[in-house]
Amino acid sequence: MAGKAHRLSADERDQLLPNLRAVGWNELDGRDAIYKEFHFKDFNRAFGFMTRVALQAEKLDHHPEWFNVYNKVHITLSTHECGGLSERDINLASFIEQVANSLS
Ligand SMILES: C[C@H](O)[C@H](O)[C@H]1CNC2=NC(N)=NC(=O)C2=N1
Repeated sequence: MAGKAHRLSADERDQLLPNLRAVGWNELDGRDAIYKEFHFKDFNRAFGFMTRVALQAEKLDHHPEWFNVYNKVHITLSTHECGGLSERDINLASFIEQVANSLS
């Protein structure tokens, strides 16, 4: 489920962000987005992670901004359509956590 693309309200953020903060996602300074750095055993696992996330991003039509070098993947999530965090980012972050946990 992609979720709505409206910018999250303060109440929605109070509800939805704590669980993601608890697993290492942080809100960026100066931009309404969340960010996390992932480290895998090797490039193969990192790229496999990216592949699985990419397929889901296509399915949701909601894509991460990311950087990869060897076993590291840095991900920023924000919704371009509303210029900030939406439910779609929360949903994609949750999926990303599932994939990362299955590879650890
Ligand atoms: C045209 C296409 O549906 C839109 O550009 C989608 C694609 N992926 C997207 N990804 C993200 N992160 N935000 C968007 O607003 C977005 N919009």
